[in-house]
Amino acid sequence: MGTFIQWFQRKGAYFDAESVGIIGFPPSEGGRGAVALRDIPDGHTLFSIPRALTISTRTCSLPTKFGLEAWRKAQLHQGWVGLILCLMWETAAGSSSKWAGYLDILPNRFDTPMFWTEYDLLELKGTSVVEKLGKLDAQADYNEKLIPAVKSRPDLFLPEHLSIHYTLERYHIMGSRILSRSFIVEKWNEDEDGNEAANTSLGSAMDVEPSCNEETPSVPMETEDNSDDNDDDDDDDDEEASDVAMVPMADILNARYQTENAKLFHEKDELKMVTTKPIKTGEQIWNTYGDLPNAELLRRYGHVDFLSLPSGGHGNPGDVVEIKADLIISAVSSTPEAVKDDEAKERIDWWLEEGGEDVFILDYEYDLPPVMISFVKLLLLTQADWEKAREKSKPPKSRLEGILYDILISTLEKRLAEYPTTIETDKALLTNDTPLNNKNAIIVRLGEKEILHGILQKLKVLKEAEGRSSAGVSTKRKGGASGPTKVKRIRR
Ligand SMILES: C[S@@+](CC[C@H](N)C(=O)[O-])C[C@H]1O[C@@H](n2cnc3c(N)ncnc32)[C@H](O)[C@@H]1O
Repeated sequence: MGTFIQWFQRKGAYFDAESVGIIGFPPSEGGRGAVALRDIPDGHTLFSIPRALTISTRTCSLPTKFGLEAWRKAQLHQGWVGLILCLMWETAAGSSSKWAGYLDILPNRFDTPMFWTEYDLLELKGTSVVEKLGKLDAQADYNEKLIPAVKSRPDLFLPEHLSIHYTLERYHIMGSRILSRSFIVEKWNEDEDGNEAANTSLGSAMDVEPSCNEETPSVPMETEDNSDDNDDDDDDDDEEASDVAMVPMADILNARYQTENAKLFHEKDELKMVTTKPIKTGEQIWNTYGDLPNAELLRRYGHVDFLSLPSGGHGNPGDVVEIKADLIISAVSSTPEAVKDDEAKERIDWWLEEGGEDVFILDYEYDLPPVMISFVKLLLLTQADWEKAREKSKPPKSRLEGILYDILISTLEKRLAEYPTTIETDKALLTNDTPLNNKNAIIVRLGEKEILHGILQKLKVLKEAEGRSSAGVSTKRKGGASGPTKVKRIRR
C-alpha cells in the first residue's frame, strides 16, 4: 500500500498519514480497509482527491482520441460500457497510464455471484439475486458495442492486446470494479448566487455529498447500466454515464450497516473524504452504501452484513423480501372469489397504468405494505365496485379483512416454498465450516425467510383475532395517511 499512497500524493492528492492507516482484515471482513491511527474529530479531512485524478469518461482521454461523435455512434456514451473500455485501455497502457499506480491495486477477483459457478448459484434459489445479475446483458454489450469499437481502431487498441486486455472476462472484472467501487461525481455547478450546488446521489456504490458546508438534501439515483433505455434519453444517459467515476483512495473504505463515519464531499476542484463522527484510535473508518439488504450487498459487493438483530438472532436489519404481483395473482386465482382471467387482466393493466407496483417489498417491520393489500382487494372487487374504482382512479382501501388473510397467508407460504431449504436447515448449515460464497448465500436467504416467517406469524394472529371479534383489522400505513393508496413502481 505504501507505493499506492506515494503515487496518490505524487499526483497532487492529500492523505493524512498521521490519522489514517490502511490495513488488512480477514477476507470475510472485507480484506483491505482503513483504520484511525489516532482519535479523529468529526469534520476532519482524511484525504482529498483532485477531480482530475478520478477516472471517468470525462477525465480519460480515450473518448476524445476515439472521436466524440464516433464514441456516441458506437453507443459508448450509454451505461458503463464506455467507462469499462476506458479502464481496459488505461490498463493496456501499463506504466504509461496516468492511473497506473491505482489500477495496480484494484482487485482482479470478486466474490460477487457474477463469478459464481452454476452450482453455487443454486444456493441463491428463491432470492432475487440471480435474475438481477445481468450477465447476459453485459455479454451483449461486450459483443455488440465494445468489440466492434475496439476492432474499428487498431491504432488505439493494439490487435495483440485483444486477447489480453479486451476479453469478456476482463469486461466482467472491470464492470465489477465499477459496480463495487464507483461513485457518482457530478459536474461542478455554480448556482445563480455563486453558491456551491452539487447534487448528491446514491450511485452504483457510494454516496458523494455536496460540499461539507452545505445542507442540501440527498437525491438518490439509480445508475446501473441503462443500455436498454430508448434513445430519446440520449442526453440524460450521456450525463449520467459520464458522472460514474472511479475515485482512488475513496474506494478503500469498507461498509457496514449503520456504521458510516466518513463521507465523500464534492468541492469545486476536489473530492474530500471527511469524518461525520468522531472516530477513536483503532476503529475502522466506514463509508457505507446506504444500508442495503444482503441480497443487494452480495450482488454488488460480494459480502453480507450479519449483525445482531433487534428482534433477536443475527442478520441484516436492512433486509427485505420481494413478492412479485404474479404470486398474488396466482394465490387469488385459486379462490372461489376470483374473477375471470380476462377481467383480472383488465384490472392489473389498470393498476400498472396508474403507477401501481408489480413487486412488493416486505421488511423486518413485519407490516404488509398497504399497496399489497390494496392490490389483492382490487382482484376481488365486485364488477360494480371495480368500475367505481376505475372511474374515480382510486385503488381499494388497504383494510385487512375476511378472505384477504387466507390469500395473503397462501401467498407468503408459496413465497417461502420457493427456497429449497427451511429456516432450521439454514441455521444448522451456518454452524458448519462452510465456504464463504455458500455461507453468504445462506445468510441472504435466511434473512428473507425470517421476514416472511415473522409476517406469516403476525397474519395468523391477526386472522385469529378477527375471527374472535369479527371486526376488520387495519395494518399500519407506512406513509401515515389513511384512505386510498396511490403507489409508485419501484425501480429494480
Ligand atoms: C469499496 S471496496 C472497499 C475496499 C476493499 N476492501 C479493498 O480491499 O480494496 C468494497 C469491497 O470491499 C469489500 N467489503 C466492504 N465492506 C465489507 C464488509 N463489511 N464485509 C466484507 N467485505 C466488505 C467487498 O469485497 C466490497 O466489494
